[in-house]
Amino acid sequence: MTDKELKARLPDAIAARVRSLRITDGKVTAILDASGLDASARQDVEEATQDLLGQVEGIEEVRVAMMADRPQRRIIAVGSGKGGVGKSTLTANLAIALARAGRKVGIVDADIYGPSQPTLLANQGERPVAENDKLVPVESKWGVPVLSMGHLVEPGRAIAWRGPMVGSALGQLIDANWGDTELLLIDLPPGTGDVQLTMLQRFKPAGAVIVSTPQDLSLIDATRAMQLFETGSIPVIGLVENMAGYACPHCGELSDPFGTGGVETAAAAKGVPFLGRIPLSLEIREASDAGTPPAADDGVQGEAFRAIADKLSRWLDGADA
Ligand SMILES: Nc1ncnc2c1ncn2[C@@H]1O[C@H](COP(=O)(O)OP(=O)(O)OP(=O)(O)O)[C@@H](O)[C@H]1O
Repeated sequence: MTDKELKARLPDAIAARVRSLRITDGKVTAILDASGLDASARQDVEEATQDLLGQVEGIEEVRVAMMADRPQRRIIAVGSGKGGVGKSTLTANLAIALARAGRKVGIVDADIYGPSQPTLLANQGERPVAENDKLVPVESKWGVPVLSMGHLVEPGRAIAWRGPMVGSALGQLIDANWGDTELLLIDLPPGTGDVQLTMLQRFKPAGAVIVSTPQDLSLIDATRAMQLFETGSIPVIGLVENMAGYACPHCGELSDPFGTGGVETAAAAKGVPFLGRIPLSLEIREASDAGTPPAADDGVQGEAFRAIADKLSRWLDGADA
């Protein structure tokens, strides 16, 4: 039997992926292109090839290697212990700052109960299309594609879903057609529930960034979020303090409505890096609500986000944050 005849035993969909196929003394070595396949589809193709070629008369052994064209996409989770601390704002601005620094970044808005990325990225009302059973992310004008439940469900509709449905929805957002995106930032829902667990178990993020405001109660929740990641052996890249220090827009006087420095102290106590502090600012809120995230230009409001994105970049490149 020749290599060509052997290849003809495979269905077209698999044969199209064959990069090389050799038979020597009854032993077959097949190298297949795995690009565009998620982990389970990859396994299916590998097993089908093993089975089909293994059934051919005279074949004693089949070895299959699945090759991907690009390094595996990395996932970074952005989490918080409680809602309203600015996790979505941070995710959007980090993604934009990283994209402006040349990285191919996408966002998955896993905040299934309160998706806010479509508003932040000014693409609400758009619908992702599906190609070959996979969702195609929605583009944003900031060069960051995004998939959010907010693009799939009518705005403002409360979603009363059970855990497994949430898990499968999240799976569709992450296993989407992300093309050449190298880095996915996942805007997690607050807390330590089903979505977070599914995320850790199925998608194994490379690391997690945790956002907290400086108040004690928020910090207790952030510590809980940190424990969740540690339990799942996901490295905590660091903590971010948001809404620290308020500059009065009229007189410029600085005040600390929620205190300041608490998150840095908590990070030191836990032995994790402190990534930076974002001031409480009316401009940040207004820009975010208007779909023009501060990190999209070189203005002062984006500075804190850019500095945190730099640290995240260094972590991604293998140095400590
Ligand atoms: N540094 C900041 N200064 C002023 N407003 C901010 C700041 N960070 C976030 N906000 C505002 O606070 C509100 C909550 O922020 P955001 O939606 O990012 O929080 P969240 O933690 O993702 O909340 P949830 O989990 O409930 O979706 C938004 O209106 C946002 O514009």
